[in-house]
Amino acid sequence: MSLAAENVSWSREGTLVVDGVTLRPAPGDTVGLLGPNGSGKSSLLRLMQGVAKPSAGTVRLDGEALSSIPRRSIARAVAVVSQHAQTDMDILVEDVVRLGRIPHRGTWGGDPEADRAAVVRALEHTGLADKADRLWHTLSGGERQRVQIARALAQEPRELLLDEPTNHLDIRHQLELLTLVTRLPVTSIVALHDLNLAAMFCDQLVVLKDGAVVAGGTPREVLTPALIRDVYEVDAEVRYDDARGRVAISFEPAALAAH
Ligand SMILES: Nc1ncnc2c1ncn2[C@@H]1O[C@H](COP(=O)(O)OP(=O)(O)OP(=O)(O)O)[C@@H](O)[C@H]1O
Repeated sequence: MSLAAENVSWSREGTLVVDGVTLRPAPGDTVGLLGPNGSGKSSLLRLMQGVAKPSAGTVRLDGEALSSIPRRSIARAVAVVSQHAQTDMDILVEDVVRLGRIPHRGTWGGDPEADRAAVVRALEHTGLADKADRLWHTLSGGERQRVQIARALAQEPRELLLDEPTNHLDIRHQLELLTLVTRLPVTSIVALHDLNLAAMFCDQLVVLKDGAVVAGGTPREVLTPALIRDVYEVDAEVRYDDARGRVAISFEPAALAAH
């Protein structure tokens, strides 16, 4: 068992932004959450991390309703990398990553040695070891994004929720980040805009449109020209690359579908 959404809906300011979504990732899978701007990906991720309560339906962690689990217990299992982490504080990179250890501190403090080792591992995994003592706000957008990933890794979660984690990253770091995520012994749900990255790295895809699931399955099952046209309103060519064992999608600049 892991983190699962069962028929969840959420109305924000009178608008239904998540509409009866069920999402049950298999343990260890990387699930890509696709859909156009405003289709409800971030909203669904907020419900699944327990920072917002669904208007209907239930999010469960190991079978128990998230709403009845203490925040600290949720944070020991579920780490989040959101889109717009910002701070103006003078805080060192290493200290941002160390924030990931907070859920592991008990009433009598944590295990300083385990905390230190987890922070070092997370910095190394994300290629940030040489930036540990830089001030966070002096980093580039992409480096900051990697620090957020490092913070989530230091949390040593079982479930990882990532909202467009490749934003700001150059192509090498996009590939490195998603390779890292797929190799971690965790279940990941990752909102993505890049369909080729989704095809390359995700075991399963779930596609949202107007808050509702319109398709789900393997990238090969889901990423068809018809689906892409229906959901994104663009024409696409989809090839199956036998050598690589994955679909590859190309778009034409003037491929806006007529509607
Ligand atoms: N605080 C809010 N109050 C009311 N409506 C909101 C709020 N935040 C988002 N929404 C609306 O909820 C809908 C879903 O937004 P959400 O951010 O979940 O979509 P998304 O798929 O993550 O989009 P994007 O790809 O642009 O990040 C949108 O119509 C948006 O305008």
